[in-house]
Amino acid sequence: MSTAGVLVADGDRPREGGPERKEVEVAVGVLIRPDGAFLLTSRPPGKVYEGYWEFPGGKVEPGETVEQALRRELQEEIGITIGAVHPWHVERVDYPHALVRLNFCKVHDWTGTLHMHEGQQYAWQQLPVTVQPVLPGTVPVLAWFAQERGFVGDTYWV
Ligand SMILES: Nc1nc2c([nH]c(=O)n2[C@H]2C[C@H](O)[C@@H](COP(=O)(O)OP(=O)(O)OP(=O)(O)O)O2)c(=O)[nH]1
Repeated sequence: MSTAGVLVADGDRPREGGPERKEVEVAVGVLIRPDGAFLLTSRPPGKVYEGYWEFPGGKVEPGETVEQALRRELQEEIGITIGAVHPWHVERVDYPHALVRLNFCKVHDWTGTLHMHEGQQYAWQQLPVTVQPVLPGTVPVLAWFAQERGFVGDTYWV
């Protein structure tokens, strides 16, 4: 469901933080291999929506740009040093736990070997993806890929 530019996730559950809650800025990295596969990771144990699949990233700290936050998060979470960052789409999501502003950035170049430092799982995927469930705020990315790639399947996952 999408309302006035905000995707409402789990709308039947109460919202935390009241009507004045602040938007949380998030930097998200869409790593893409030369063969077009993209990297999904599972949310680590102990976090909200544990086990749901998403793109790696995290909250922007005070004083950081989205790009700086993305470099830091990808180093911390999955152990790689990223090259050029290409802003792609911005999406706002109203979750029960927070209102977030997701800055999805494409990344084609990185160095280092993937190491999941927070107990996540990872999977290189193409459409349709074979991992589930996908985080509500992440599902639109699959639609953007589908549009970009001319994917015509019935569903984005199997
Ligand atoms: N990383 C990431 N976060 C996403 C995606 N889609 C989506 O809705 N989100 C939401 C989930 C969370 O509410 C928020 C990211 O916050 P987080 O809690 O994972 O960030 P963090 O790693 O900085 O967490 P912490 O240090 O506070 O534990 O963005 C996505 O594809 N990737």
